[in-house]
Amino acid sequence: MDKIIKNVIIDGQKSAIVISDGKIAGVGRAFAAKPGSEIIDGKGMTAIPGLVDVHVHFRDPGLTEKETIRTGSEAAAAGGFTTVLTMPNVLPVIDQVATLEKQVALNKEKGLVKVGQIAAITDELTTDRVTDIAALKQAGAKAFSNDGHGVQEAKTMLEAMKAVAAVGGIMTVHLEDNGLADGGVVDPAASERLGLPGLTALSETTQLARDIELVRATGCRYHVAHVSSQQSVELIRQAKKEGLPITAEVSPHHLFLDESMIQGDDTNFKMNPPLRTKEDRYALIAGLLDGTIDMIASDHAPHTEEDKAGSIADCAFGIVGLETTLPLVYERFVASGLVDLKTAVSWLNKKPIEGFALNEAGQLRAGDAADIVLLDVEQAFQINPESFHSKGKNTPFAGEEVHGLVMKTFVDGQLVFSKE
Ligand SMILES: NC(=O)N[C@@H](CC(=O)O)C(=O)O
Ligand SMILES: [Zn+2]
Ligand SMILES: [Zn+2]
Repeated sequence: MDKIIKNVIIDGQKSAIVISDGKIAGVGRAFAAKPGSEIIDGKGMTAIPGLVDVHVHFRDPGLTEKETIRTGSEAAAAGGFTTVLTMPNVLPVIDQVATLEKQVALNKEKGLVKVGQIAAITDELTTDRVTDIAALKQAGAKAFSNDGHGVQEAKTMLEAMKAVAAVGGIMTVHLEDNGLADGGVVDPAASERLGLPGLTALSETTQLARDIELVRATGCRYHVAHVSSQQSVELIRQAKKEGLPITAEVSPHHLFLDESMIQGDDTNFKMNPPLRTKEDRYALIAGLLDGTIDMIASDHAPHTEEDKAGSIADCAFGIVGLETTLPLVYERFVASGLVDLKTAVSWLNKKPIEGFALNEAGQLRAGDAADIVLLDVEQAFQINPESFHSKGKNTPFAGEEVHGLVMKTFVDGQLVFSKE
C-alpha cells in the first residue's frame, strides 16, 4: 500500500511525500493520492531525512544491563536516527567472522532501525594481532574500529591499514596513546580545579599525526572518531588539503560543552576524549563550519546508574546521545541562526552516508529508502532523561531547553516511532 505524507514543510516549502514499497516515489508540492493509499497529515511538521549516526554503543551482547539492540534502536528512532553503526566493544568483542555473522543477524532481528556493525581492528581491541579484515569485510563489517582503545603500535596500525585499503574498507579510529593518557580523566586545564588527573590532548594528536603518515603510505580510507582538540582539527585540515582520504566526526558534547562548564565532580561530564578547553571547542565548531570536520556523531555510550556513580576519578567514561543530538544541534545551530536546517541535516545524513558508503540509508530523494523524520520545530521542550527510550540516563544536558521535537520516524516507509 502506498503512503502519502501531506502538508509537511521541506526546505521551507509545503510539500508531500509519496511512499511506495518502502521507497520514496516522489517529493513535491502536491500529489493526488492513489485509491487505497494511507494518508498521513503532516500539518505543522517539518520533514527531514532519517539521520545517520556512525558511532553508537549498544552493549549487546554482554553488557545488556546498559543497553540492548532493542532499547538502543528505540532510542535511535525516538531521536530521529534511522541508521546507526555500532561499535564492536561488546562481549565477546566483534573480532571473528563467526561472531560478526551472529551479530549482523541479531542487529537485523532486534533492530528497530538499520543497525550496521563495525568490526575490531585487532583481536580483543587491545592486542597487536590484526583481525582477518578481508573476511570480516566480506561478512558485512561496515567499518573497522578499536573504539574505546587506541592502537598503540604503529606497526600494527600499518598492517591493519594495508589490509583495510586492500579491500576498500574504512577505518574509524579512537586515538589514544596510553602512555600519554596516563590514566587521566579530564582535560589538564581542569585538572587542578577539580583535583582530578589530566588526560592531555597530545594523547590524541600524536597518534593522529602518526596515522596521517600511515594513511599517506597506504591510501587507507581513514575516519577520525570523536575529534576533541584544536591541534587535531589543524592536522585534519592539512591532511585534507593534501588530498588524503580522511574524514572526521565531532560529538555534540565536544561542540557544546567544554571543561570550564564542569561544575564539581559530576560524572555526567566524564567521557573519552574528555571535554577540552573553550579554544578547542571553538576550533571544532569552526572546523565543522568550514568542512574540515565532515559530520556529527553522538558516541552514544549508555551506562547503568551504578557505573556512573561516585567520582569522575573512577566511574565509567561516556554519555548517551541518541535522544539529545538532534534537538541540541537544532537549538544551538539552526534556531540560533548559525546555519540552515539543510546544512545541519547534511552533518547527520548526507555526509555520514557518503563517508561510510551507507547506500541503504535514504536522503529524502525519489528512489531512496523512505527513511523519514517528522519534526515539530515550534514547540519548546526540556531534555528529560526519564523520558529516554535508552536504558542509559547519563547525560549532562538534562533540563536543557531545546526545539526540534521528533514526532514520527519512518524506516523503509514503516512507522517505527510516534510521539504519543
Ligand atoms: N566515549 C566514551 O567515553 N566511552 C565509550 C568508548 C569510546 O567511545 O571511546 C564507551 O564504550 O563507553
Ligand atoms: Zn572512543
Ligand atoms: Zn565510542
